[in-house]
Amino acid sequence: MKSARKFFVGGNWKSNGTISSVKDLVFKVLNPAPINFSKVDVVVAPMAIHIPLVQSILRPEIQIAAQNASITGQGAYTGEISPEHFKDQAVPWIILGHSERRNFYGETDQIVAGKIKRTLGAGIQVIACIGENLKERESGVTTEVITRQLSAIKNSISDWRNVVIAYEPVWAIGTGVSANPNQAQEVHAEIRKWLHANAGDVAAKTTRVIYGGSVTDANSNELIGQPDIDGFLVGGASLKPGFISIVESCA
Ligand SMILES: O=C(COP(=O)(O)O)NO
Repeated sequence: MKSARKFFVGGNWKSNGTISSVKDLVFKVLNPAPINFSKVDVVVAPMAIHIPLVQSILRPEIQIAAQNASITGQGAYTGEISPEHFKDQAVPWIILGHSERRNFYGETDQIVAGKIKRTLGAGIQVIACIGENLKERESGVTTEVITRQLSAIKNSISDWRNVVIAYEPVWAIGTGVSANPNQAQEVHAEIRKWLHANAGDVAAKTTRVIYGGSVTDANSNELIGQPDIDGFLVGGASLKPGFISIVESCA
């Protein structure tokens, strides 16, 4: 039952922003926004380099996520930032398994599972991304892909209350072509069915399943009206004032 789940909206800023633009987004868009936080959890994901700055100026009701973390702990891993380091920096969420990391940086299901295990073990909550590409959608194997990706991470998760699943069809990310409400609802219902069969009744009722892929203030109202869509993981539109309208469509 959808009412058992609080809405959740994430803003994935990706590799975007400068000190000046980050300050503008926080001071002019996020901090003044009239958000009903009793209805919706809001999390923004700056670039790692900007997290301390955002922590120092962002209103406390909005939480912060990192966009990735290493599968290794601290040590001789040049350039890596471990979940333990984000924990030390008081970062409460990390986005893992994003398709851009899977496609551009070779993150396999197994690597994503290892990162989720380490991140949850460090006491940080996870936004776990899954989604099929255009070829898989057109071949009619979306369910098989989603099931494979969920099965790969299942053993990394002991407490599903610390996980939000983001269904992000790769063919909708950054294209301006969102999945339509029926397409999105169909996959969200499959994910909820998988949760019920594999993660238990509590997870099936409480784990949020959010949609990502060209969400804007023009389509968020129709999407959020679907019974198994619990919110959004917003990319490009999270860098603009319209992000607040997307959040308000959930509250
Ligand atoms: O990748 C996305 C979605 O990006 P867009 O909203 O720009 O399609 N979220 O993590």
